[in-house]
Amino acid sequence: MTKHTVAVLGTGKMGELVLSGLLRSGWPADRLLATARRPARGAELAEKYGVAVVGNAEAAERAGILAVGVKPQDAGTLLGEIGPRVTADRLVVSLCAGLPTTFFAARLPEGTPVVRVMTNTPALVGQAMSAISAGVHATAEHVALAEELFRPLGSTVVLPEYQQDAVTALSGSGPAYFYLLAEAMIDAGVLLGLPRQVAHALIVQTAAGSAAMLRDSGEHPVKLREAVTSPAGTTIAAIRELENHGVRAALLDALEAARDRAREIANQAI
Ligand SMILES: NC(=O)C1=CN([C@@H]2O[C@H](COP(=O)(O)OP(=O)(O)OC[C@H]3O[C@@H](n4cnc5c(N)ncnc54)[C@H](OP(=O)(O)O)[C@@H]3O)[C@@H](O)[C@H]2O)C=CC1
Ligand SMILES: O=C(O)[C@@H]1CCC=N1
Repeated sequence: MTKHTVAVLGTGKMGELVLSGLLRSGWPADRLLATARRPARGAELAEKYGVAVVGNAEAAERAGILAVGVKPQDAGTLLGEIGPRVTADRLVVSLCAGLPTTFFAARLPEGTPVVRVMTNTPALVGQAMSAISAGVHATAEHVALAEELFRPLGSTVVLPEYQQDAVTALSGSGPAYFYLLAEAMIDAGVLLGLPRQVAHALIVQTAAGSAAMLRDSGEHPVKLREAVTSPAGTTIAAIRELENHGVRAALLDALEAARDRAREIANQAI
């Protein structure tokens, strides 16, 4: 395990997931720092996790690894605050959607390495998908450090940075699409007369079982779907409706829109 201190700058939903994931994996609390914009949030984090909550400038001076967990729209302000305190021997890890590592490099001392990571909320249950990219000035060693930080949160993959907007559309935002699907299927159960809690239990276990099969069987999703789809049966009747309503095309459009929004965020960032 690296001997660095990790500071999470902007400890909201994702920052807290990184903090709690590291603590769960045995990372010592005295090598973690957190920063918060609101004092009440800082007090909550200190109480819940026993980590020191400090100002951004102090965190930038004390920690070897700086994980930026603010919204992309707040990153410029944060970097303005920490830029003068950072030295090029730090590693900056961006969790931000859209922002390229050049955005960070332009606001940090020359030579500061930046790694870009797109993780997702299933980190809460140790099931995140974290995609890691070497950015400006980052070496293989920096990428390995980032992998060490994100492995306790779930799976990791190393990809080139130009793929990160697509990754954001697929796995960064992905949990929301599955939750939307689950929500709609539960409502369908209610429409068909099932009590809501029964519909909920049926859909949650069906989702979990299907995900486990997808991951563990190694089979292509088409093959798994065909095994459910009996000739002249119930499943094909439902699938005809899904195709009639353009669900497949809607997903292609939706993920393209998410990718485009990531690009727009980068263009609008100041
Ligand atoms: N939510 C998700 O599923 C995912 C999000 N991301 C990315 O992660 C990042 C964080 O997102 P998320 O956790 O959802 O957002 P949150 O709003 O929950 O967290 C951001 C936190 O940063 C704090 N903050 C803002 N400015 C500062 C500052 N100058 N100093 C200290 N703290 C500050 C905010 O404080 P305050 O409470 O006052 O607003 C807030 O607590 C984003 O860049 C997003 O693109 C990536 C993958 C998935
Ligand atoms: O919606 C967003 O912008 C963030 C990034 C990926 C998931 N949530």
